Amino acid sequence: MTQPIFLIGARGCGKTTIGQALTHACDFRFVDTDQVLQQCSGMSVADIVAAEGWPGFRARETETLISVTQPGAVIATGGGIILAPVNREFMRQNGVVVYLNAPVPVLARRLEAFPEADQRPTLTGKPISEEVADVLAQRDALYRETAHYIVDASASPERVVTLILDALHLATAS
Ligand SMILES: Nc1ncnc2c1ncn2[C@@H]1O[C@H](COP(=O)(O)OP(=O)(O)OP(=O)(O)O)[C@@H](O)[C@H]1O
Ligand SMILES: O=C(O)C1=C[C@@H](O)[C@@H](O)[C@H](O)C1
Ligand SMILES: [Mg+2]
Repeated sequence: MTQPIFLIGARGCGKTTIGQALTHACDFRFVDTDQVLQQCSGMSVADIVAAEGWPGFRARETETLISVTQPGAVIATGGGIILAPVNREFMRQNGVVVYLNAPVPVLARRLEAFPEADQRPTLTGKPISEEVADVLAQRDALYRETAHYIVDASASPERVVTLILDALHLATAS
C-alpha cells in the first residue's frame, strides 16, 4: 500500500510524534501540515492568527494539505483540519485516515507539559483542560466521520505505531 496516511485528532493526541515514529517503522516519508505551513509562510501559527485571524490560518491549512499529499507519505495534520468539509472529503478520497483518539485528561496532561504556544495559540481563551474538553466535544464526531480507522492514542508511542501498522496491514521496515 502506498496511499497517503492522514493522522487526525485533537491537539496533543500525538499526530506529529506518532507520524514520525510510524515512518521509521515502515517505508513512508513524514510530512506535517503545521510544520510545512509555518516553514512556507515564515510565520508561526500564533503570528498567522494574530495577522489574519483563524480564517486566514484555515485557508493556508487547506492549501498546505493539498500540496503535501502524495503517495508514500504519512501526513500529520493540524487538530482543526477536520473543520472544513473540503478537507474531510479530500482526505477520505485521497488516502487512509486514522483518528488518534485519546481522552481529555490525557490530552490536557500532555499539552500542559508541552504547551508550544507558538503553534497552539488559544482557541477559546479558556484554561487548557477546559479548552481541551470543549473543543473535543465539538470535534469528536467530525474526527470519527472522517476516519477510516480509530486507534487508542493514550498508549505508549511504540504501541500506537503497532496498532496503526496492524490496522492498515502494513509490513514493518527491515
Ligand atoms: N503516545 C504518547 N505517549 C506519551 N506522550 C505522547 C504520546 N504522543 C504524544 N505525546 C507527547 O504529547 C505532546 C504532544 O504531541 P504531538 O505534538 O505529537 O501532538 P499533535 O497531535 O501533533 O498536536 P497538534 O495538533 O498541536 O499538532 C508531545 O510532548 C509528545 O511527546
Ligand atoms: O486544534 C486546532 O485547531 C489546531 C491545532 C494545531 O495542530 C494547529 O494546527 C493550530 O494551532 C490549530
Ligand atoms: Mg502536531
